[in-house]
Amino acid sequence: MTIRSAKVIVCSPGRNFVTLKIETDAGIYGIGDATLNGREKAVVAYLEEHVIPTLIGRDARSIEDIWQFLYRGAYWRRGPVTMRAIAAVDVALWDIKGKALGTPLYDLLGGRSRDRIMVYGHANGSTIEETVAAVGRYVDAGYQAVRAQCGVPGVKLAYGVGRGDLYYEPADSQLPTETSWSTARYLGFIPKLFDRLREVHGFDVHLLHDGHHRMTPLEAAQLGRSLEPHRLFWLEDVTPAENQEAFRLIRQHTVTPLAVGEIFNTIWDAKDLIQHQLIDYIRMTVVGSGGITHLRRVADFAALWGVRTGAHGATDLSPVTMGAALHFDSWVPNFGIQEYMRHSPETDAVFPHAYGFERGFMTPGEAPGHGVDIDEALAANYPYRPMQLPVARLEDGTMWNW
Ligand SMILES: O=C(O)C(=O)C[C@H](O)[C@H](O)CO
Ligand SMILES: [Mg+2]
Repeated sequence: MTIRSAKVIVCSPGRNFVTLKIETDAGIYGIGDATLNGREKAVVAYLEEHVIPTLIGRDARSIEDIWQFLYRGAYWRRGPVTMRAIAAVDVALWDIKGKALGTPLYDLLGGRSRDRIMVYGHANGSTIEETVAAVGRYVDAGYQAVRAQCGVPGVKLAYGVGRGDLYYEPADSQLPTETSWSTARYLGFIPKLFDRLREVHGFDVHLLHDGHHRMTPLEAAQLGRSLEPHRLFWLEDVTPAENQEAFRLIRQHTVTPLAVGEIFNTIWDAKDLIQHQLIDYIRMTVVGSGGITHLRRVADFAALWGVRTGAHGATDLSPVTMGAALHFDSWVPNFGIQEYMRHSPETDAVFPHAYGFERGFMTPGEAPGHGVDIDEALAANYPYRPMQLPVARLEDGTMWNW
């Protein structure tokens, strides 16, 4: 089965998505997600200029060889642009293989390890009481796990606080929105949020929180320790992880479970964190990490060290990634949880999908491949809109991590 053509489809049904469609001479096509929030066109160029011309004429069944060809063959390895382009090809080829064999992707990976996939939703508010109410709405909808973010008094535009209830989207402007940050104010405030959340909602719901790379390792250790009585499911991205060794200090001071990895691209970003058991959950995703072919290696390595998966699932990961992730989650033995930020109705219409949600759990569906398609005619109604992620500065103007 030979790859006959491939094309990139860029559309913006509420937000931007980059989708790769690979067609074969057998009349079967597959699609993969290549979206990189705020840097979409870099991946488009990478695919169109450097990847697609090399795919034509290859055997679409040779997923592993094509992966190795794109990874090793580029000479320049790793990075978000390269690995998203590889992921798009990889996921499209798994989709083709599933369709050709008439079987869902999870079956190709080794079959289902669970009946349904626990997901967590995003609750946020500009005050503690708003966040408490937002968590309550998720609990009422059947969620067993909820991420709670809150506006911090004195901090302009705190991370994670959306303008609507359901569709949080941080890439909100053609040029980056400037936000301000004070870790001191945040550290003094967040324990009060979780005091109140546990007071109102008790301990039957799993609570999660995202620090979004803002703290130093010592500050992260302090936060983790102060939240121990609240028994969080996880505390995420407490400090930047370029230096994996930084997590050792945090780990030595707190037993609050730690999650990291939504911006990682290969196993090399996570190797030390995993093998020294410095984290509990690895947040790497299908789209960010070279597709199914690489992510399953990461998951198998993590399993050796008791680290579980907790894949990134924000709205900038298209329904194509969501579909592929749910098949992966169905199979992966060391599954932890899946993030689920629902897409807008416009996005759902452009990407018809077999996956479903019911009261806090998802299933990938039984369609062959990953079960997600793209309606190209509809997509054409939503042209690309340049958007960038915000930046953050400390109160004295110093650039910080958003
Ligand atoms: O979903 C999360 O945990 C995030 O941190 C979301 C990110 O801010 C988002 O994916 C950036 O594009
Ligand atoms: Mg995050």
